[in-house]
Amino acid sequence: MSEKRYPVGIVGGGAWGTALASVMAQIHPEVLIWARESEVVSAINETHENSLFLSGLKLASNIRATSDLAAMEACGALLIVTPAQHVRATLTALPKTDAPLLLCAKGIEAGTEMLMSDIAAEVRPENPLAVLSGPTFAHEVAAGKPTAITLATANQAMGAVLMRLIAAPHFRPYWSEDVTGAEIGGAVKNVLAIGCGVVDGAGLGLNARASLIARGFAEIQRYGLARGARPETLAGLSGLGDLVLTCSSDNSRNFSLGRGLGQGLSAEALLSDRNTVAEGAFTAPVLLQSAQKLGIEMPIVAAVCALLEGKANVGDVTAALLSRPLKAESW
Ligand SMILES: NC(=O)C1=CN([C@@H]2O[C@H](COP(=O)(O)OP(=O)(O)OC[C@H]3O[C@@H](n4cnc5c(N)ncnc54)[C@H](O)[C@@H]3O)[C@@H](O)[C@H]2O)C=CC1
Ligand SMILES: O=C(CO)COP(=O)(O)O
Repeated sequence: MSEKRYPVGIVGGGAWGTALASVMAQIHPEVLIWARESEVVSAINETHENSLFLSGLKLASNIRATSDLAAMEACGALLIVTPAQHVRATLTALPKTDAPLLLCAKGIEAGTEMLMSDIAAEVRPENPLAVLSGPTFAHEVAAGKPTAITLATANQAMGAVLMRLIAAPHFRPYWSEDVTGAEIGGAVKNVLAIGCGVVDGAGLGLNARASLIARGFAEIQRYGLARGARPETLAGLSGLGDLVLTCSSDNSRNFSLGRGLGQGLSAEALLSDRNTVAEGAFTAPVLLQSAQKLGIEMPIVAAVCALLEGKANVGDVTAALLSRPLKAESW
């Protein structure tokens, strides 16, 4: 891979793709975004903004957009930033390239239970792969606020090249060789953030939210270890770091979805009312299915699933969680 082949490509013109493009534009001469929506492409090219997904941000003039996926062939590196359930289709449709793929979606594929790196290894076996995940609200990254993130790739030399590629004055990557761990933290925390939003929306209090974060982290550890993740990765930026961020702020789409559920609204109504993605709603059922197959107990994830499916209300799931058999505090 050449560190100097431009443009840097961003596949996906949502909030996160746009924020990453603005970081890349600070350190590279050319950035090319592929966006699915023609209005996003013309807004980026003509008025240098993406008001559909990241309003209030003026984009640098070295960021261009295209609706032609084939144009990404020219890119020296590709950041894949479509929602998790669309990553397979996007990677399949990408032109042939030897560029490294940096996977930025947080989720588990419905049906297959595969992580994004599993999908990429299957669909694009010829490309070097890395995962980028951490506590990174798009609007803060775009505003140049200090941010640290995990860049996970099995090969340390590749990790060093990719860190140099993406590091910017306010955007600091840390290398990890634990790709699975980096992915699992980011995927599971979205489901737990829905749970914390429920606690907030239903007025259950800050004690309940802190307990949910701590016991939710135990669920991340149990599930992650069963899939081969390392505990220290799960306790790092992409796990505990992102869990704390998204479980404590209404800026999280997952948290705000949960808040609506906690106020008694249905998932169907809440999801039909937004054009942004709340990954936890898609990850929750496949995560529970995968955990059950592995024989892993994830009672908080199960409670979120029941609320999303409308099979229980907040009172039911709270009572069920509090009346579980008393046990030692452990993972
Ligand atoms: N927004 C954030 O702060 C962060 C988001 N992420 C992750 O990045 C991924 C993308 O999220 P956002 O950029 O926030 O999305 P967004 O919610 O801002 O926008 C939705 C995106 O989904 C795309 N989309 C919808 N249907 C599609 C399809 N059929 N095929 C391909 N793309 C389709 C839209 O074009 C748009 O780019 C998610 O996995 C998210 O968890 C990760 C870190 C931070
Ligand atoms: O992953 C994120 C921050 O790290 C964004 O969280 P939401 O998708 O819940 O907004």
